[in-house]
Amino acid sequence: MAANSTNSASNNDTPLLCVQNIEISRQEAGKWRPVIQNVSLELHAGEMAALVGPSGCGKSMTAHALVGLLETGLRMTDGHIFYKGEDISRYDERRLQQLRREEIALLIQHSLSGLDPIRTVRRQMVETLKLQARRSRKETESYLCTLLDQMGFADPEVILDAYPFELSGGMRQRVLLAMMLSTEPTLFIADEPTTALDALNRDRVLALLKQLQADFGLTVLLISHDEQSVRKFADRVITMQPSGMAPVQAKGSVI
Ligand SMILES: Nc1ncnc2c1ncn2[C@@H]1O[C@H](COP(=O)(O)OP(=O)(O)OP(=O)(O)O)[C@@H](O)[C@H]1O
Repeated sequence: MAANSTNSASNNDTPLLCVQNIEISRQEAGKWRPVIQNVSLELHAGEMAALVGPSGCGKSMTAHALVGLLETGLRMTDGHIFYKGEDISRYDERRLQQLRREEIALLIQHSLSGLDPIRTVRRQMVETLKLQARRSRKETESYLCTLLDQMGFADPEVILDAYPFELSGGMRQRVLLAMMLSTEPTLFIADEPTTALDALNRDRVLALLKQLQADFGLTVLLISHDEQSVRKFADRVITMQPSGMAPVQAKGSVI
């Protein structure tokens, strides 16, 4: 199952994120048995990388491990995860929560259920920003309208007043993306962020992430099985094999 590890785009900076030979195991009859092994990758500040690979190779599990959100019954049994040079794989839950709130946002796959059906988009988005307390109510509303506008909504005020059940799957996906980006994370990990979208909105969302990357130095890890569409936007494509990670491939190269 073990495989070789990736390296990063050639520069000498300390990577923002460095995953070193992680192994994730599940508990089976009282023993920990590896599900994925030897996963290594690096992300540099300000880049947009895509993590691609066949279904079941472990992309989502890796993403969850990065922010300490492995499902019950799964555990990281080997390796290290360094973020800004600190080994976050040794963090306790309190520090992981802080990391997720302030630094690393993970958009999980099939996360549309993450929106509360009985609260308006406005209430949920304002709630997400509440802990930051950096803006007045008026500034918050205007900021949210700008974000929704960037997400391609012609009338953001209407969206803010809507309940999730009044929106299509694609609209909810874009609202969720806006909500996650509203906290201005340093690193945004998006697991299949465009699955519910048509081609136009898929490209729009990926282009927006690209723009945020350029404008604010957002670092993005896009996880996708749709290599063709992410390749158009990613600076770098990292291919994950069922047995682990293959060497990093530069944009445009043949894998
Ligand atoms: N909770 C779990 N317990 C045990 N094994 C799991 C669990 N979740 C996933 N797996 C297994 O771990 C492996 C990796 O799954 P994962 O969902 O990370 O793959 P993926 O590359 O993201 O696939 P996809 O592109 O289909 O989302 C698969 O073999 C899967 O069956």
